[in-house]
Amino acid sequence: MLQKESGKQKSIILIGFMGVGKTTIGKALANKLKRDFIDVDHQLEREYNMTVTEIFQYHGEAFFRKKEKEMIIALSKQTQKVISLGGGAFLQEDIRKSCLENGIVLYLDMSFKAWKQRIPFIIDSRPVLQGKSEEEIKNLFNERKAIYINHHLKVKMDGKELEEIVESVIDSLDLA
Ligand SMILES: Nc1ncnc2c1ncn2[C@@H]1O[C@H](COP(=O)(O)OP(=O)(O)O)[C@@H](O)[C@H]1O
Ligand SMILES: O=C(O)C1=C[C@@H](OP(=O)(O)O)[C@@H](O)[C@H](O)C1
Ligand SMILES: [Mg+2]
Repeated sequence: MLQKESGKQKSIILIGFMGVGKTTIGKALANKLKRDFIDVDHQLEREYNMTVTEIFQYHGEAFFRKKEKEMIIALSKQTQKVISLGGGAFLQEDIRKSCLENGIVLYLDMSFKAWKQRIPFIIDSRPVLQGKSEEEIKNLFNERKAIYINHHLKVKMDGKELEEIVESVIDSLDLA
């Protein structure tokens, strides 16, 4: 069926650095579009009955990455969802490939200057950031930026309110 091939059927998959707002914006976007929302980290937390921090502590990062990969590859093939990934997921080639082939990959792009304001709100729940200096975090931010270049759509986040971001995403998705 032609409709199956159309962009309207594809799931919208949010990518970007930790704390840019993938979970928050994904949920708001799903509400507005009346689609199901899936946050991969929350789904893993439910599956293991542990926080992401606890999964890192008790099972290790390699285990988390493996489970994250299995879950995202399966989810990316589903249609008409809004799916927020964890910020490190797109480093895995298999995840990138499956998301770019099957979904509409939306990159939430924020400057480091604006992002720095988020550190106090996220540091306790993001094991990857813990124990790093600001310079180390900035290097990670820039390394990851190079990976997020692989996307279909991008929204610049600096200085925008949540509602404005959701509206601009809906405009550029052209789902009508
Ligand atoms: N548009 C926004 N303006 C201000 N704070 C925000 C905005 N979006 C998210 N936040 C806050 O930033 C933090 C990280 O948001 P979250 O959606 O969890 O990001 P991510 O899923 O990309 O890690 C949370 O404390 C959240 O409340
Ligand atoms: O960037 C990363 O490596 C991670 C990002 C987190 O998700 P958010 O991007 O939603 O914070 C979460 O998956 C885990 O803490 C690892
Ligand atoms: Mg998130």
